[in-house]
Amino acid sequence: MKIKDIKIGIIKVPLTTPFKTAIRTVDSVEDLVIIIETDTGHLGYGEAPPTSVITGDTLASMQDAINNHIKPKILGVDIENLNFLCETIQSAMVNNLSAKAAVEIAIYDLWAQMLNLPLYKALGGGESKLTTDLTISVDYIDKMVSDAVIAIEQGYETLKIKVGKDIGLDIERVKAIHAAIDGKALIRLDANQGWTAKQSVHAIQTLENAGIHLELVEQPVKGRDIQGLKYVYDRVNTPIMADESSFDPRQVIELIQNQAADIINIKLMKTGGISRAIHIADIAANFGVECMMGCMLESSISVSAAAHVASAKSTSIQKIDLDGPMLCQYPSIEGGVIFDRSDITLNNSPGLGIKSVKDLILI
Ligand SMILES: C[C@H](N)C(=O)N[C@@H](CCC(=O)O)C(=O)O
Ligand SMILES: [Mg+2]
Repeated sequence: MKIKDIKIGIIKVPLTTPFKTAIRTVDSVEDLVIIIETDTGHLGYGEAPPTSVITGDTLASMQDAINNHIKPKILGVDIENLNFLCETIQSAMVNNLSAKAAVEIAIYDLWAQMLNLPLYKALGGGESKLTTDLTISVDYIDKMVSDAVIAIEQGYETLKIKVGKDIGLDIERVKAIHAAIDGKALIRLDANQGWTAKQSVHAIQTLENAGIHLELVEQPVKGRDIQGLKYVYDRVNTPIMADESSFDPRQVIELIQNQAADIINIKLMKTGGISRAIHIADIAANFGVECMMGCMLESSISVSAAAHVASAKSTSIQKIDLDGPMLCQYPSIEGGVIFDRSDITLNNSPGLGIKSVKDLILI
């Protein structure tokens, strides 16, 4: 099964409600989709969002990275050489992690098809059902409360509340949501780097002293501020999760050795795809550190791949934030993983099981 061609396209899917974090607001998913064709007629699918404020990747940079730097190095290579392919993709150029992720996802899709196994089984096997949280965008307090209440009515048992805009308002936001949901869901916060270390300690201690149980607080300070992350970690009881501070396995080892985070958020778009995500999950398992499998604002192809990895690496990946497809108005694919509110079901089709991509515009 040799790589014959790589086609690139774009999908655009409107969101059910605008997605608002401390660093950006968007109202649709617009992702790069790649289709790798083999000489045997198999198709492997990959996807990556242009999350430029976090990874630096844009649609144009991903297209250029794949067409001019990655594709020439992997054309003609047999899919059975999975390790060689991943190393070639990772070393094709520095950075460009989302472009690398899109290609790796398609390669793993084909590799599992070659083995005639669903990806999670090819990776060693795991549970076919996962449960995701739902993200509540940062907004006016009334809107956030109403979004949280609706989410609970829809069966979500964990809410990821976006904060990081204004420390005083953020504390009020969390208090109002906590009161409204009345213990019916776990609350995790994500400040998306919006607080300083001192503000983070103040906010988290204030909420702790008010008797509000937070499952975790994700990336309170700037991604590069590891000292700040440790400052927070040392002063609060609530578990601290690294997101924008943890892209690659080396950073994860440093975070663990410096005791700067309790939990690591793994995202395929930060690791450059599946191979490094597996490295991180295995490192964390060896240190006894818990991970979350997360996603950017992205749709069903790449989030399906993340779900397969999460299932197979459940020793360390015990938390799931794979709500991207549920934030979209409709699924971007036919076949594959089923996203039904908080329920994620992996099916038994070979690879990712994707039959087709809706409204794909080839570029
Ligand atoms: C969508 C997911 N729940 C999420 O919040 N992901 C990111 C933000 C991604 C983005 O801006 O696209 C996160 O910070 O965890
Ligand atoms: Mg985050």
